[in-house]
Amino acid sequence: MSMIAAFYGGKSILITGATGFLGKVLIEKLCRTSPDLKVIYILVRPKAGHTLQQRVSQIINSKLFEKVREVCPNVHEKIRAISADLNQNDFAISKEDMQELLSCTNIIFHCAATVRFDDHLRHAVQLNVTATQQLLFMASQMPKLEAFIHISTAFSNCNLKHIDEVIYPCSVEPKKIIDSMEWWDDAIVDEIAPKLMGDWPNTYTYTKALGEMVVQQESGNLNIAIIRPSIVGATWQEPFPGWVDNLNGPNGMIVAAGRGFLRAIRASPLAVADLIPVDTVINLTLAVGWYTAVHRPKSTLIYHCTSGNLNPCNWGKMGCQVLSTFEKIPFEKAFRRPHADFTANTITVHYRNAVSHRAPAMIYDIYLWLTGRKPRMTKLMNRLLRTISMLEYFINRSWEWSTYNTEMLMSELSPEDQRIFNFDVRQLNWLEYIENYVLGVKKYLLKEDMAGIPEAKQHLRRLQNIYYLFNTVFFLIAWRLLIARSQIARNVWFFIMW
Ligand SMILES: CCCCCCCCCCCCCCCCCCCCCCCCCCCC(=O)SCCNC(=O)CCNC(=O)[C@H](O)C(C)(C)COP(=O)(O)OP(=O)(O)OC[C@H]1O[C@@H](n2cnc3c(N)ncnc32)[C@H](O)[C@@H]1OP(=O)(O)O
Ligand SMILES: NC(=O)C1=CN([C@@H]2O[C@H](COP(=O)(O)OP(=O)(O)OC[C@H]3O[C@@H](n4cnc5c(N)ncnc54)[C@H](OP(=O)(O)O)[C@@H]3O)[C@@H](O)[C@H]2O)C=CC1
Repeated sequence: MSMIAAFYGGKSILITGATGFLGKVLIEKLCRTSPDLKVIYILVRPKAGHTLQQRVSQIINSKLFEKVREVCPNVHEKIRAISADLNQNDFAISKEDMQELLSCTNIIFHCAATVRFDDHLRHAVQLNVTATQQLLFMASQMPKLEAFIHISTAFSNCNLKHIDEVIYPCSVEPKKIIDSMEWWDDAIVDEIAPKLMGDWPNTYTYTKALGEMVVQQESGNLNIAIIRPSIVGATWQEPFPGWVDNLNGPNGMIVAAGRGFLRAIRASPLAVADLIPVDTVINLTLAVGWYTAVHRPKSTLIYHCTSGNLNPCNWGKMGCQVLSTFEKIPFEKAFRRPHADFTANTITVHYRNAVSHRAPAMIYDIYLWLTGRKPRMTKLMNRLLRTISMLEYFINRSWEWSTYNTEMLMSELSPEDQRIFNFDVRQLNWLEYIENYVLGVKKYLLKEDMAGIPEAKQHLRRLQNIYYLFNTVFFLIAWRLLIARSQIARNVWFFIMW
């Protein structure tokens, strides 16, 4: 019998960020392994014309929840959506809902955050710091609360090279920043942001670091743990391999490379690609929830959920495997045949951006314009290059994260729990994982049918022929112009003909 699964039975669990990438996998696993849990409260805001209930139904009826619908047919009744906006005071939760949450909640998983790298500092502070502070305040009023699990990121201290499972202080106290945000106008925030952020590369990582400090300072008597995942990727095993549903991190790059837009990226092939499958993160999260509630460690424990020190893979190996998977499983509607490489220095990057990215986009836009359609490729390419520039920081460096607490927890689990809540990343076969990842991007993110693979391969052959034709015509024109202007070229030409 799994101790962890049994622990969540009969519990009332509060989840923030439940509609996000990690949140959905967390609810899925909870409902599948502990179908007898009492209720999962999820804090959701209405969005894009969808009511709360529509958003929940969308999740429950999705492919990800296929197994849950079998194991727990009354899953609709287990999930109780509570209207909330984490940017508002008291999260804009109604009095009755708040009362229920305060009196019933046993466990909190705080996943909500803004993960945009370029978010305005004010907004990133609001969601990643102030909302965390407010949730902790709510937690302090919950008599039945057993554990508060905060999801942070392994990159909250990316200004350091070696990172231990401790909280590192930021130079300015989060409380001071929260207070200042109330009276600083946007112009002041913009001016002061680079100074506050120092050597943090973006507002996301900086505010996640502040969020951790808030957790430490406001923990009071609460039973808290922090989980720091690195770059979270598609599912490895559960509920099925390769599930992914957003364009964040590597996903967007895989799409861009597979469709032939991405031709070159500035990355160090030997730098560690610290990817971690989302199901591994969720297994660790549930194990930490159990351990924190049952063993009640004296201090707040931090768990690194990373792969680099136990089973490293580098960007070179990952890139090669991604490209070789495209041979077997091509994406539909490719712009060019997938082929990309890593560049190292700034001059090459500028050259490749001009020749391999911008020029083909412009040529294609001219073709669209000439055929009476709206040019769109240059805009898309500019967006891609902007995204790449934001990711570059993370693919040109390596970090070392110690994983003592994570390994300690693994040794505390029964063999049954080690199997059901497996977070031992040493068992991960990277080549197999990446192949499933690319397949998952095709199936679940791009929603492409496997039956379309022969047509996609034929399209790539056509693109190859267009490429050869284009190069031949280009070469002939260039050579003709050269012969017309240069005596040496003429001599070479006559020599060849002779
Ligand atoms: C040895 C030699 C070997 C040779 C081999 C060569 C191999 C070559 C490469 C092959 C393939 C590559 C495979 C692997 C390499 C990949 C590298 C990946 C690096 C990953 C690093 C991640 C670091 C993460 C560190 C921290 C982790 C975390 O804690 S949190 C999660 C990370 N967060 C994010 O990823 C969010 C990042 N995103 C943003 O900040 C913003 O979206 C943005 C700033 C990038 C863009 O903002 P903008 O306002 O312009 O756009 P937005 O409003 O967001 O979207 C507008 C529309 O654009 C679409 N969109 C968004 N992102 C992408 C994208 N990446 N690709 C395509 N389209 C995208 C979006 O859907 C919107 O569309 P519409 O709704 O239709 O308008
Ligand atoms: N993905 C990754 O690679 C990594 C993620 N993490 C951490 O994991 C956690 C989850 O990330 P991930 O699932 O990828 O993020 P997503 O962007 O997929 O999800 C974010 C969640 O937060 C919710 N949210 C945002 N703003 C509000 C608001 N004002 N009120 C209520 N809810 C809100 C979103 O709701 P809505 O659907 O309404 O927008 C969504 O459910 C974060 O804390 C992140 O820092 C850490 C390391 C890596």
